[in-house]
Amino acid sequence: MEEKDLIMKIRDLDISFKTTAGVVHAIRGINIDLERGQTISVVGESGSGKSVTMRAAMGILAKNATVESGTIEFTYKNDNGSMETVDILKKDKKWIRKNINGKRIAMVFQDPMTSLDPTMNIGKQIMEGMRWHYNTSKEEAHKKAVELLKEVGIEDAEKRMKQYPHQLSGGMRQRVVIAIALACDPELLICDEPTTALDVTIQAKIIELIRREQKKRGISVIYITHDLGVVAKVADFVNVMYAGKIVEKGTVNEVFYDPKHPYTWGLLSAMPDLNTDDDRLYTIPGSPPNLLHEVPGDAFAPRNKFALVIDDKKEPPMFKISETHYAATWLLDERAPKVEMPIELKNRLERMKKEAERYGS
Ligand SMILES: Nc1ncnc2c1ncn2[C@@H]1O[C@H](COP(=O)(O)OP(=O)(O)OP(=O)(O)O)[C@@H](O)[C@H]1O
Repeated sequence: MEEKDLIMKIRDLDISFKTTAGVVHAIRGINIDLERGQTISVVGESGSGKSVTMRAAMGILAKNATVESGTIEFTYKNDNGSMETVDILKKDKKWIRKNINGKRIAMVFQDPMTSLDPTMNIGKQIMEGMRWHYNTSKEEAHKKAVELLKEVGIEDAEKRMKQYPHQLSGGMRQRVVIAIALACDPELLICDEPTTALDVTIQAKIIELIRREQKKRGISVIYITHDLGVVAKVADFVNVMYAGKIVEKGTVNEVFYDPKHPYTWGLLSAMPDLNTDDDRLYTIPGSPPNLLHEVPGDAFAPRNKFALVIDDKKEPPMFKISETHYAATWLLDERAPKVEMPIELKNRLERMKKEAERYGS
């Protein structure tokens, strides 16, 4: 089989947090592949472990975190121009700060106001990374910052350089965050709910901007989101997370139009249908398990109306559906009863698929 050109390879990642209430087992064995130039997405409800996984990938885990096991291999072009692979989890904070954060992996967070420094003008914030990582001269960094502002769609760039975050609209602030993220020519961009805090009309523009920059620069992108509408527009590959595990993964087509895990059915049903004004078909009942306690069997079973007896006893393995599509549900075992996704969801997905084909997206 042809070797994939992986920029990031996460294997058996297992992370827990020490808290006053006990040990929270937040990430329970995760594998993720990211090919160079590809866009993948990590989706799941709040608390499923999306942010912790990405923080681990950036080497910025909280102090009370313990990596119980796993590797996060990152392959990048080093300062001598040759390709090098490191395990991010084995590198110390100082090395990560110098070589990874903002230089080779950059992040765009949900709320631009928290990622921007309110006391520093826009220009300085864009120039900072170039000055620190590459020793770029002031003049050169200034020139590049102005170009970047233009590139991300900000007019009057020279004037904006001297302004402060509060003088900009939410959409413009997120454009500035993207300019900062791109300033050091990263190879990987991690976007954590990059549009959630923004107006719907602005959301589409920001997504389009990220997509355009990705194509132009050939960078890889990881989107963390609970908005499946965004995922459908941007991602090549989707990882669905639940209670610290990946429970389904596949290409966007596979996970969106042929989902196999009842949790994915729930997420897709809970999505508001913007095109038909339909409300949510269904909301997943109950709440995720408390990860302070070990979860026996399938963590989703208590919320799953299709759960089988075995779900309470034994954790399902990842069943293979195609070369790229996998799901961890006992429903895929050959001995399981035949259970199809709810008919309303099936109809909705067929309608969405037709629309997507019609619009050529
Ligand atoms: N520093 C920490 N100390 C203790 N528990 C933590 C810490 N950081 C995260 N957790 C726990 O880890 C689990 C996963 O959290 P995470 O933030 O990754 O979820 P998420 O899927 O990104 O959710 P959201 O969509 O709300 O950001 C949660 O149970 C959370 O409470």
